[in-house]
Amino acid sequence: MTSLGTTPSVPSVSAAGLCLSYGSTRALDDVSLRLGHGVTGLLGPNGAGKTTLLRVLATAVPADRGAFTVLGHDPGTARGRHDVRRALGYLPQTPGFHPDFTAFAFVDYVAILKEMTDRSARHREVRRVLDAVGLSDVRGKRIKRLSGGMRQRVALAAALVGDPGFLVLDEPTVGLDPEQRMRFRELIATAGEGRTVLLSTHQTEDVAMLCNRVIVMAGGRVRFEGTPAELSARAAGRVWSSTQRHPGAKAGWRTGTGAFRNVGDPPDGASLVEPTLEDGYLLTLDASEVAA
Ligand SMILES: Nc1ncnc2c1ncn2[C@@H]1O[C@H](COP(=O)(O)OP(=O)(O)OP(=O)(O)O)[C@@H](O)[C@H]1O
Repeated sequence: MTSLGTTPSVPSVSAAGLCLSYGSTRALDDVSLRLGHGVTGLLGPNGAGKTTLLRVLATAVPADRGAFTVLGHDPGTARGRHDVRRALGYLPQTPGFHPDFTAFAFVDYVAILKEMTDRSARHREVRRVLDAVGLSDVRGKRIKRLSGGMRQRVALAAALVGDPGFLVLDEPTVGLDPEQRMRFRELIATAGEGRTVLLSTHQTEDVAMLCNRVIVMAGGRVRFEGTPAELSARAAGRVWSSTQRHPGAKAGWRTGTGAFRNVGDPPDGASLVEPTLEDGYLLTLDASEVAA
């Protein structure tokens, strides 16, 4: 049994010492992690290495060094790579839709790539996943006629086809309006029941609302791995309110009330306030990364 919230004792996905460089840029610098059932949020500033990590775990690019397993399969061998791909659903940052495809035809095409050869069973599965993301009514519509939120749901349906045990979602809520984002969060939460989901996002609200674990990356390295509550707790006693931005604060901004919220090492007598997950996240970063 896999426990939610604590380090998974029997991880579905386990990686050790992953490294990948693009020229002199170390996109992944000795990344190790363990993922269990439920939704793990992957947070980090631009260029942290999130997309690179997801692409490696999705076997889209090989790491220079290190190893990982997905649901017991080792992608270091041709057979293992094949098995990982069959066990995987991947929603990339920019899904490669053909805009003239209908939603049904696109998901069916992905199902064919996943080697579902029995046509009627495959079509049943395509209808199932389109229904699961609430797109049954528009399955015959061309993708170019769908809204951004609906397109993202088509991409999620394609990732869900074949009921994969490991779902990799690269910034799936980017560009969605608040209502669509909320709907998408519900879908991801449902998808996380009984499977392993790794979700890259810039939205700390995504993590606070739907993740049972969180990993923070920066500069190609893992800076934090734990529960959202543990990340928030890092900021306990390190967030305070003042009438001016405190010069020594790592981050500080004027809030809607006109007061400044400061995150860092508070001065004596500071007026401490309740920390959030975002405060804890900011404290895992260097000052230059916070400003980025
Ligand atoms: N194909 C590539 N060629 C050269 N450099 C790359 C390539 N892909 C990524 N990089 C570099 O590797 C580093 C990590 O990039 P990556 O896209 O993984 O970060 P990220 O955390 O996903 O960023 P973002 O949040 O902006 O998407 C960055 O410095 C980036 O410029």
